[in-house]
Amino acid sequence: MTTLRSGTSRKVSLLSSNGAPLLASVAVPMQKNEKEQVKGWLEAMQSSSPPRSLSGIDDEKNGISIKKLTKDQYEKWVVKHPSALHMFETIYKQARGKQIAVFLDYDGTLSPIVEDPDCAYMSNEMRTTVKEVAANFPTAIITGRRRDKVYEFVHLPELYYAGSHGMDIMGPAKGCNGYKADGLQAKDSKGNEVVLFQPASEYLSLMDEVCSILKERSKKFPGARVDHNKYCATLHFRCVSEEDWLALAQEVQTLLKAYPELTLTQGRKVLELRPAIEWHKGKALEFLIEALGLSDPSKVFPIYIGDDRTDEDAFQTLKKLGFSCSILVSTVSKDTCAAYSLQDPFEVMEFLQRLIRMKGSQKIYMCNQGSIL
Ligand SMILES: O=P(O)(O)OC[C@H]1O[C@H](O[C@H]2O[C@H](CO)[C@@H](O)[C@H](O)[C@H]2O)[C@H](O)[C@@H](O)[C@@H]1O
Repeated sequence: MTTLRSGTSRKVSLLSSNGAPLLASVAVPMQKNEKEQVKGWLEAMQSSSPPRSLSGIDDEKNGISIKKLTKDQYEKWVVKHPSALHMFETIYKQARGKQIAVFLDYDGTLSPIVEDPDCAYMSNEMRTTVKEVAANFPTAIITGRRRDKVYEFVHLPELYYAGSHGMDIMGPAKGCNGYKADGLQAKDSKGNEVVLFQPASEYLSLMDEVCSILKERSKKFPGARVDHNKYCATLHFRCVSEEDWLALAQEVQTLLKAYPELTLTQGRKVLELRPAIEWHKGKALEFLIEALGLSDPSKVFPIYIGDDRTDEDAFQTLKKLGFSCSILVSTVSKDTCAAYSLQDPFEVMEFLQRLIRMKGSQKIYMCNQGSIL
């Protein structure tokens, strides 16, 4: 049996003779700075799904400060990130003459946030809308969920899918020269050549291991749940009593120390462990833009819609590209790189339907002008 030492040379976890971490963790009292780190994670996680209140007075539970937001704050924020519905004409004008491509997050964007992640269904109306979007524009889903799980919900073979925060992409083979060498060739359900791009594939067995340890260690916390999102272990806090949050997050901290090849990210009431590689939703977006043959800024107008912290990487990518439209789905003010906002999946659906109608009216105009479409 070996002992793993952290950067501060403190014993944190036991390893077996073959170097694999054992399920039992050593109970060590949390040092002050370690506690502060965990509190920081929880505060960041909390700020992804902040509660609304009339007073806006911040709360403190178990030493974790909870930022409360008011309608007033939202109204000031929305001036800086105006509604994409109110700005629709402007957005459409920017896109005029360019190929629009649509990139969508899943949870909180196409489906409402619910307590049970297995019940985060999208409505049939939303599915029909997304299907029509895909009939008019190249369309992809970029999600933290595992790719097969999100496909179960969306069930539209005409889309491209990037699961595990972009670490598991099934995309078109055409035009992705920069990445092709790493990709596996495959065929989609329509027989088209596609590329499977999994930049963290060597982490697969490690992620299996980490997910089972996390599942085991979180068992003692009622309401805790772990999603094995293939290249990401997602620990849910939504149904866990706030009294237990600190201790549950400490389990993540212990695990993170034992697996320095992983990194931590926060989302809506989730902490996630994923391979510490330079890859995220923003990189997946770049990959898809190139793979779809859409990298000429004078010809293309990408639109990305998402609701969570992990979508900020994609918003930043679009900001760098310049020619684009980024939309955060939120009913509260949040720090964001997105230019526009929408309040909820209903507004997302309305925005997408307007895109389809606009494209339809353009087609009629072009036909009347005798242009070949
Ligand atoms: O990138 P996304 O498509 O937004 O996926 C991120 C996570 O989504 C799911 O969790 C979130 O939605 C749940 C259902 O509404 C909600 O209960 C949870 O609090 C949210 O964080 C999914 O379960 C996670 O595995 C994804 O990482």
